[in-house]
Amino acid sequence: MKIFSAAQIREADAFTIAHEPVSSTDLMGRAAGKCADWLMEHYPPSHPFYIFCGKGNNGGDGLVIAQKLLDEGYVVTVCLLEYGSKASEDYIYYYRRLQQQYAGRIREIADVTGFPELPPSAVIVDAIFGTGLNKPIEGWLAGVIHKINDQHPRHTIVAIDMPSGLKADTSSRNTPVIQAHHTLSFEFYKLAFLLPENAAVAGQVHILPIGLSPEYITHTSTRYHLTDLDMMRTIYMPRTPFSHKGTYGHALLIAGSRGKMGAAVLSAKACIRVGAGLLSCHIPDCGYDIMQISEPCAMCITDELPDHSAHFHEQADARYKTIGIGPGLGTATATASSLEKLLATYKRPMVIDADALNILSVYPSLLYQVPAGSILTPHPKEFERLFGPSANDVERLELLSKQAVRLQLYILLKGRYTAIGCPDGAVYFNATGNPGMATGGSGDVLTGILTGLLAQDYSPKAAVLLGAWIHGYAGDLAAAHLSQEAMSAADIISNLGSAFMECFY
Ligand SMILES: NC(=O)C1=CN([C@@H]2O[C@H](COP(=O)(O)OP(=O)(O)OC[C@H]3O[C@@H](n4cnc5c(N)ncnc54)[C@H](OP(=O)(O)O)[C@@H]3O)[C@@H](O)[C@H]2O)[C@@H](O)CC1
Ligand SMILES: [K+]
Repeated sequence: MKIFSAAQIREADAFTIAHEPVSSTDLMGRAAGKCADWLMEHYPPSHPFYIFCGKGNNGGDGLVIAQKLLDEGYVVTVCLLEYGSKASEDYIYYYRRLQQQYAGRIREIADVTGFPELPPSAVIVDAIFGTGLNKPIEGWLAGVIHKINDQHPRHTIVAIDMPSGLKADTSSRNTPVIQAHHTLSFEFYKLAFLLPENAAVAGQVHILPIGLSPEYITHTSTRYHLTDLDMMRTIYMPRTPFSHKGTYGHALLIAGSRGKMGAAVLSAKACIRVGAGLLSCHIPDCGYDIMQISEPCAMCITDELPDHSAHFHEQADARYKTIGIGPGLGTATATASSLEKLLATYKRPMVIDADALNILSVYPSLLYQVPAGSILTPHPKEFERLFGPSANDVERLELLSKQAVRLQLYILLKGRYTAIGCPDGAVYFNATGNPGMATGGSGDVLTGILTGLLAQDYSPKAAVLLGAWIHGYAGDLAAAHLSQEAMSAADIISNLGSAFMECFY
């Protein structure tokens, strides 16, 4: 799914009005009508509604919702915020209609003292500002935002299109924003919903289709995308009859050190579970029995050193379709030096994670030696070590995209919505996964998955998009069976099979 900017959403709106054709008043009626239907589906008439409206089209949506709920017998109080701006035309249209029938349900608020006392089980609808927010919210309007947020624990807050105060495409850090339980957003995710810094504001996001022009959507390009199952089905490559293990590639995994062999084992298991034809693991001598017993499907090459690896560059040749390096590897100087030599000779796209990334952040010039098309998988701290700090999440995404272009790499920044920067500047957010995956070993599993997919001749872009998706999907299945608390990284691996079955069979 494409993620459009606020300006593009306005264009989509105008394009739809001109080409469907539909009047803007009717489009608002259609969009807000969907919100009213959602609200009635989720809250019976025993819930009194308080609908707060600004004076633009977001407020107009609020007026349509009020009319529909009142027509259905709901108890509704409409609170119009009188902050002096000129009302939009569609707002005026729906205001007149509401005024004619339900004048007694309308209140004007021009000061925070006008904020109503809310009865138990009230539902607050936030229709103050949407994508038209054009300056910081100040004065008594900020006071109203804070008052609504004060109700958060007692009353449900549902934001229309966007939580008021949230900017669609830029950072809203340290500004007043509604903290909604639910956000009913039209047609698309907004970039703001996917940023960790906004975790507290949008609540559960529900995308309501409102029939914006498919032609506009298809032909308009964007930097940001959210992955979905349809996209994955175009990427997935079923195995073919008459194939053999050679068809699916020989991967080399370089991982593990004394006390961290678990990371290597998790990566190896995941690599095999996504279908790599053959896997060899370069591990320190202390890990030999551990790996052989834990994963009989993997072959082992032991380093000359007992506790960490420093001679893997001697192994890494063209026999291997790809290499995954980093989980539990350690950052010893001899390991770093072996990585440097490996990067000087191995030229196929590879997967670089964990301690291998930490080595790159100590020797940043090595970043330029990483083969084009390789996949880096930093978590936010590793990302910062590699590329420096950012003032906010939007700046960090811009940095992600810029570095992916500069280095011609795929950079997968881990998070609730893992963001994948691509060499062409595009950024894909992964839609699967859950907080149960915030546990040691999850990243090692991802490295194994990505390595296994590259081994099978998925292009780096296909591997990184599908790998992030299937990793999160398996994590979601694990959480559904076991709870987010009880699941471990090993459970992600156990659910990879079901994930493939559900998504592609
Ligand atoms: N996508 C679609 O296709 C559809 C979209 N629709 C809806 O339209 C919404 C966008 O509507 P919009 O463009 O009228 O902007 P909106 O968010 O109502 O804000 C404008 C108002 O806010 C004011 N204002 C702004 N910032 C302020 C501040 N900090 N402090 C104080 N005032 C501030 C501004 O005042 P002004 O700057 O004019 O003085 C003006 O009064 C969109 O989110 C969705 O809900 C649907 O109806 C139909 C289909
Ligand atoms: K809103």
